[in-house]
Amino acid sequence: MTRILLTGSTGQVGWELQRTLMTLGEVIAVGREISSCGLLMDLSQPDTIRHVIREVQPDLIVNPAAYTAVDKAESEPELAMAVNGTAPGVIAEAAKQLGAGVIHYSTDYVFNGHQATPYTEQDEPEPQNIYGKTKLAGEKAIQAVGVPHLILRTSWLYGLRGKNFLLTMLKLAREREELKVVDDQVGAPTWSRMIAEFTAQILSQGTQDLIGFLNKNSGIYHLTASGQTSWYGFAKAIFEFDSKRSEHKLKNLLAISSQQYPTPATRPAYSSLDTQKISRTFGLALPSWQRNLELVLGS
Ligand SMILES: NC(=O)C1=CN([C@@H]2O[C@H](COP(=O)(O)OP(=O)(O)OC[C@H]3O[C@@H](n4cnc5c(N)ncnc54)[C@H](O)[C@@H]3O)[C@@H](O)[C@H]2O)C=CC1
Repeated sequence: MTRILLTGSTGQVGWELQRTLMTLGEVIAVGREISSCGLLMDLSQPDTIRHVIREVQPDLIVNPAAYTAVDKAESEPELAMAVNGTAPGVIAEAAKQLGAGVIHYSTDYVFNGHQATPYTEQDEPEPQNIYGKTKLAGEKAIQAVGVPHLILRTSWLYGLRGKNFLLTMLKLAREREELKVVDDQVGAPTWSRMIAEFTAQILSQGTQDLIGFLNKNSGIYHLTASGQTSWYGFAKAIFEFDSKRSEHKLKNLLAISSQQYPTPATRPAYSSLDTQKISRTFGLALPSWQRNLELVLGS
């Protein structure tokens, strides 16, 4: 049976992966807290990474864990780099020694946002903030090791668990009559469960020879819902689709510019990702972001 070591299982994607990966093998979930199997893996502590991988002897390591606080990363660059930039390389090294494969997640924030059409995997990254720089360093670290891997870049994740834009908007709509939301950053809101389901769907295509499959397909792939919108457009759709609309106090949703809502980290103005490569390679039909949202709010 395939042994799958999963990090970040308390996070948005990791939580969903715990369920979807179960169909592919035995999932051993580890994190910063001591797990039920007595293991602790803190990505800012390389020794704990090596120790856990040695103990578990996985066939596959799936790493959705990350330092994801985009604004806080500006004031904690060393910790963000340790978790997002250095740890993926340590994971990849340890996996290579064992003959295991790696699935890793990255972000649309590796791009500068100057384009007006979706970024492909060939486009040159140029991150505008510390978080994006550290995530790019993580991608490069994995690639440099040359372990069989998939790096899945996604964007604007949300779901009914964790800390995300959807839950913030739903909470604020019950508390406030007026909300101002940024309308000049464009991307693709993506449901965390969709990422986990497609990850499992891709891996299920390689169950006969997982390492051969990952070797053949190693590389970076863009994986998001299809279509694009602004944060304002996303907020508007959230309020329209919410089945509990009657509980909202909200009367006015106002579109503002990023200049009117300054944040410590600069965000790319445009970060839509072109998903043709992943759709073609693995035969995936990616749903629209609106379809994703309807499913989440209808559940
Ligand atoms: N949240 C978003 O909007 C986006 C996220 N991504 C990427 O997708 C992946 C999944 O993101 P989410 O599920 O939203 O993240 P999340 O913030 O919901 O969860 C992160 C997980 O990482 C774990 N973690 C953090 N620091 C750790 C450490 N030092 N040692 C061990 N575990 C640690 C946390 O405990 C948590 O389980 C990440 O690689 C992230 O960079 C990409 C684009 C957008």
